[in-house]
Amino acid sequence: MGKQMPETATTFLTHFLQHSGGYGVLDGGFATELERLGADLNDPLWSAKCLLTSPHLVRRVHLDYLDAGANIISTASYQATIQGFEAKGFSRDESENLLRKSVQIAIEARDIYLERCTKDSWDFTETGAGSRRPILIAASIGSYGAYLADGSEYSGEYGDSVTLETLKDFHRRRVQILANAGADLIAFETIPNKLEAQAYAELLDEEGIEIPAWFSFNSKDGINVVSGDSISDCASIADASKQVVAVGINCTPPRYIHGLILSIREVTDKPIVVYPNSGESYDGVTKRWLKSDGMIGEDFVSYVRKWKEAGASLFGGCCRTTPNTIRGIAKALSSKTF
Ligand SMILES: C[S+](C)CC[C@H](N)C(=O)O
Ligand SMILES: N[C@@H](CCS)C(=O)O
Ligand SMILES: [Zn+2]
Repeated sequence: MGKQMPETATTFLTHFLQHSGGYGVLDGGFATELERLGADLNDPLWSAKCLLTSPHLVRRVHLDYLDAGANIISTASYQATIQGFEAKGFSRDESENLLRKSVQIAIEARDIYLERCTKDSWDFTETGAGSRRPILIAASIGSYGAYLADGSEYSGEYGDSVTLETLKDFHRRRVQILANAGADLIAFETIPNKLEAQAYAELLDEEGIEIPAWFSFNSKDGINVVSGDSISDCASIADASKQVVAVGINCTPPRYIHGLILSIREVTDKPIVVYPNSGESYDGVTKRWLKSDGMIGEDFVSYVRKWKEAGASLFGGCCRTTPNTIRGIAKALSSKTF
């Protein structure tokens, strides 16, 4: 049995939401924004490659999202794994330091942003007294499928040889490092199946992780998570873990979000986080995005208020969404007519 979560951690997100008008604005697609700015992500490390080759670009993307109105930014560690760095010839120590570096860059960006706000006196809240809007850093953890670098976080089929223990062993050290690197919470993202959710829940407990986490699943039919496991079963695992302070959906076409919020709300009272992708689909072999039918891009901004009514309270974008998407979301949610 792990350590008890301190009270400050269990109420952490509730307090944050109270100070932010009842909702939080996440950032948008991180890797795909790096790509839009010129980074080449055709690599098994995908966006984590930029921690090596272009940390300045990583910092720029964080700043662009903060400028767009995000108050929760996630680190460039989605596909940063010790195993992935070691495969590139880095030592264990170097690999662990690269994980820490992803959090350091996000902290640096937050410091620069807040310093700028103080200078320009831009960003004081209405209640005033000089208090600035709180900004949280979420350490991103992509699934085992993300590490496989073949897009298999969109299938969740890991085969029979991958067990609960395999997944716990795979993620253990990375979770420990990111939890102690200065982030405010952990974002377990694009979780494709129930087994991996269970592995994360057990790891949080066994390792006595003291920062809170959210669990975010992905779906390609609006009913189940991508592996075919039921969203209710997956969300129930998140609900049962006291370290998990929010549960939701990311990297999923916008048209499925509303129904999935309703399904999640049936099994948990925890805050619901949603950050859909553009609606395009990913080809893991060519590492390219394919246009698909239905609502794409910034069109989904107009649905955000409906998603809030359905019970979600944290909103952002995933792959192929941009700072413009986040600007639109922030504007839609702050609008007085709401
Ligand atoms: C969320 S997917 C677009 C991330 C990239 C994938 N793991 C790959 O390496 O191809
Ligand atoms: N936080 C990651 C999620 C990819 S699905 C990113 O935006 O690149
Ligand atoms: Zn995504």
